[in-house]
This record gives sequence, structure tokens and C-alpha cells, in this order.
Amino acid sequence: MWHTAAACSEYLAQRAVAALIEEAELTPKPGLVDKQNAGAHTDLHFELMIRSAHALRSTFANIARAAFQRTPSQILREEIAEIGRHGETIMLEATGGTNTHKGAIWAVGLLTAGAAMLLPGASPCDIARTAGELARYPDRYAPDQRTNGARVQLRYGVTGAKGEAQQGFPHVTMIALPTLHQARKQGIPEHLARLDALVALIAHLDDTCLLHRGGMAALRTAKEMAKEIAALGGVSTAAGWKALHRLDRALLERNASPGGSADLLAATLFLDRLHRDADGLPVSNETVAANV
Ligand SMILES: CC(C)(COP(=O)(O)OP(=O)(O)OC[C@H]1O[C@@H](n2cnc3c(N)ncnc32)[C@H](O)[C@@H]1O)[C@@H](O)C(=O)NCCC(=O)NCCS
Ligand SMILES: Nc1ncnc2c1ncn2[C@@H]1O[C@H](COP(=O)(O)OP(=O)(O)OP(=O)(O)O)[C@@H](O)[C@H]1O
Repeated sequence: MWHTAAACSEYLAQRAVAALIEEAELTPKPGLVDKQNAGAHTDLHFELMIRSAHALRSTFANIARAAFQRTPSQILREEIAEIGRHGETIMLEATGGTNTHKGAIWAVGLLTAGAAMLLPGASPCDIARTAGELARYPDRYAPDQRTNGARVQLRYGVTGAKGEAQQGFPHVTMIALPTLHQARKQGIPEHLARLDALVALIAHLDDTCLLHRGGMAALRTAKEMAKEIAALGGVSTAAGWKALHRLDRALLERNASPGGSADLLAATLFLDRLHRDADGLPVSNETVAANV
């Protein structure tokens, strides 16, 4: 736990990078980069995700230092936005121009700010609410970019990564975290509990990555197939495990990838870890990315 800006920044940056690495390491993820393959991505691979995660450490550290013990405000929003945009440049330099973690910088970056504004031990819901409050201030210096997300938001009327943050990350606090906790309670092994949390996100999120690559048909298919996995009892059942592989194949056939759900899984693992640290709960022995 932290008492100074320096300690807060070091701790939160370590946990943020660990969350990105744990998301990448989780295998097998449908359509996404994992330890086995690059999913639907031709310009991404596992080592690139790990390199990118490490390169972003200073970004998360700078966000935490800037937000330490402050309250959400227009000025803080714009300071964090500048650090986040610089983080995207660092990511692109580290990866030779590939977008590995744009959505993750946004979601985990805002949650890092949320945690740094509050006292150590704040609940995941309070952190997400505070991050949402910050995200609702407009960023007057944001460049007017026609991003993939902006294009499909206009076309399909979804609110994307920005909406999720501005609402206080409801898919993280009301869907992914409860699914993760429920699966653990049932004694489901940690990596399967995390896959259940990812499946729950895919079942509910309007993911602009899926929309951009595969249109409304891909988003609907992904949601329906993910709901079916949950209805079968999750990935720890034989039928759920088979259905997870069917979802993977369906996404690959459509060249589609649930990148937004992957980002929110990283956000979920980040908040879960802060909560477990505060409660003095042991880190699962299946957690492999603790030493970054
Ligand atoms: C809001 C962001 C993500 C841009 O969003 P936009 O939809 O325009 O862009 P783009 O399609 O390029 O990227 C969005 C990414 O978000 C993720 N995503 C997609 N759908 C969702 C969703 N429903 N919920 C959460 N994340 C999602 C995906 O990984 C996707 O790649 C962000 O890059 C941004 O505006 N950054 C500015 C810097 C800033 O303010 N930073 C502050 C925090 S660090
Ligand atoms: N394990 C992962 N595999 C793939 N994408 C991930 C993973 N984890 C997070 N993501 C998110 O998915 C996004 C990358 O998806 P995608 O390549 O579809 O985006 P894009 O660069 O906007 O699109 P395109 O490559 O089609 O032009 C990143 O912003 C990243 O945050």
C-alpha cells in the first residue's frame, strides 16, 4: 500500500502492467492473441503484447503520479489525456507501429487514475465510479480522428470504449468481476474462472473491435455463442469448453476479434488484484505475471 505519490505510482504501474500481461497470457482466448496463437490478428503476436505491456509502465506510473490524491476535474482529465496519448506513441514505437493496447491504455489508464485519486483499499466500484467521473469531462485537446471505433459508433449507434468509461465501467463491475468471484467460489481453477469472466464480457459488450472487423453479424454471433457457453455452465464443463472452441472458430472465420472484451478483462484483473492486495488475500499460484 502507498502513502506517497512515488509509492502509489510504482505500485499501480506494476499492477497495471501485470494485468495486461495476465490478459495476454490467458489461453485459449477466442479470436484474441494468446500463448498459443495470434487469433484473428495478422499484425499481432504474443511477444509483441508482452513488449508493449512493459513499455507502458511509465505511462501508468505518470498517470498515477498526476492523479495522486486529487479529485476529478477538467484539468486532471486533460493532463491524463495527454499522458494517455503519449502512451499510445510509446506503444507504437515499442511495436513498430502496431496497435497492441490502445483500448487497454484507455481503460486501465483511467482506472489507474481512479485508484490514485482515492485512498489505498478503495473498492473496485468506487475506483470505477471515480474513473468514470473523470472520463465524463470533455478533453478539449483531443484530435478529431476518424478511428475505427468512431466510424462504427456512428454507423451502429453504440457508445464504445468512451461510453463504457463514462458510465463507470459497468461491464467490469456488474458482469466480469461478479462472474470471476462466483467462479472462484465454486472452486473453478483460476485460469478457467478468468475465461468465464472474458466469456461474460463477450456475451454483453458492444465491442467496436468486433463491429469494425465483422459488422453487426459478427457482434451478434459472438454474443449469442458466448451466452451459450455460460448457459452450458461455463468453460469448466466439457460442453462449455467445446462451445468455447466453436466460438473461436466462428470468430476466425469472420476475421473478428473481441479486443474490447480483452481490454475490459485486463481492467477486471487490475481491480481484482488491488482488492485482493488490500484484503491481504494470497495471489493465486496460477498467476504467472506477478513479477514484472
Ligand atoms: C477512447 C479511445 C479508446 C478511443 O476510442 P475509439 O473508439 O475512438 O478508438 P479505437 O477504435 O481506435 O479504439 C477503441 C478500443 O477500445 C476497445 N473497445 C472497443 N469497444 C469497447 C467497449 N464497448 N468498451 C470498452 N472498450 C472497447 C477496443 O480495444 C478498441 O480497439 C482512446 O484511445 C482515446 O480517446 N484516447 C485519448 C487519450 C485519453 O484521453 N486518455 C485518457 C486515459 S489514459
Ligand atoms: N490479447 C489481445 N488480442 C487482441 N487484441 C487485444 C488483446 N488485448 C487487448 N486487445 C485490444 O484490441 C485492440 C486491437 O484490435 P484491432 O487490431 O482489431 O484494432 P485496430 O488496430 O483498431 O483494427 P485493425 O487492426 O483491424 O485496423 C487493441 O486496442 C487492444 O487494446
